Amino acid sequence: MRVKHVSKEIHHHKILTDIDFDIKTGSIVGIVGRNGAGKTTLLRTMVGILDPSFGDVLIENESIFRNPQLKQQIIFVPDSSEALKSYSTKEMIHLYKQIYPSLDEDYYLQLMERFALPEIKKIGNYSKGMKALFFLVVAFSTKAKYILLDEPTDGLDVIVKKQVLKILVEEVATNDVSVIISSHRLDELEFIANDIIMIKDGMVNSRYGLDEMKANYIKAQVAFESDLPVALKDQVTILKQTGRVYIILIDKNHDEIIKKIKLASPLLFEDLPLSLEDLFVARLGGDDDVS
Ligand SMILES: Nc1ncnc2c1ncn2[C@@H]1O[C@H](COP(=O)(O)OP(=O)(O)OP(=O)(O)O)[C@@H](O)[C@H]1O
Repeated sequence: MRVKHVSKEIHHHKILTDIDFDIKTGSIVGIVGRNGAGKTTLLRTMVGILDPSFGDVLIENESIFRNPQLKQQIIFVPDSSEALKSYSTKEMIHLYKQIYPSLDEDYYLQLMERFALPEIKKIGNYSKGMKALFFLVVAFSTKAKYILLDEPTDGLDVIVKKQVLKILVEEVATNDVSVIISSHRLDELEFIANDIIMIKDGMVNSRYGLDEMKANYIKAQVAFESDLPVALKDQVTILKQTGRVYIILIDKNHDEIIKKIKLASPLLFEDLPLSLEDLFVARLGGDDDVS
């Protein structure tokens, strides 16, 4: 799938600007960004619910807007599906079968049994966790190639969360689907995603393979007799300061900066494990505003 130079304006307000990336089959891609960055709008555009003001979304080089049958290859699971709560599970499957003719009912029943989900007359009577699992079951049963999920684990207990993450990883490994997840749960994404796309103010701020990210950034704890040398302050990102101890992120000129630190005779200088959250704060933090 290719998101090709997509911009979206709503009521003359620019929400997305020139978003451009591709999604490889068989991968899990995390879309992250601060509240209001444009993640949901991007997912809704990628699935064809919203038309882009400029740009296109392509599957195998064909526009999903000019060839609407391509939308059968994409399914979007929003963070709450309140509109469908008065349907029974059977009605839902019937409805989805109209939209996704490849929906595999045997696979659906298999997944329902696996997650101990009973058929029910009103989906609204499922608990929040059951609803989340049910919509994932439906999504995977459609056999769509691209599964777009908005905050799939929001509000779920730890056990259900683990079930959700497990099914995502298994589906990608066995059925060659791609899963695109918008989430604030950076710890979970770090655990399952291959790639992370960071969105800031409606634009792609950065994109990383998680392995590449870990190789390109160094997180360290340093302390000096007095303050952090001025020459270093401008060249590193300070993640945290407690008294004289700084937790810093070094993203470029690693060797040169490490040399400078050592020359300044630090009281303490040690590597720390880097998390996606550190990178999020370094790349997307800064001001306190939410758009
Ligand atoms: N229909 C709409 N009309 C006007 N503005 C909108 C509309 N939909 C979204 N926006 C605005 O677009 C911006 C991005 O919203 P969006 O919901 O895509 O962000 P998000 O990154 O998903 O946020 P969150 O993490 O809080 O869910 C926000 O400023 C929002 O107010």
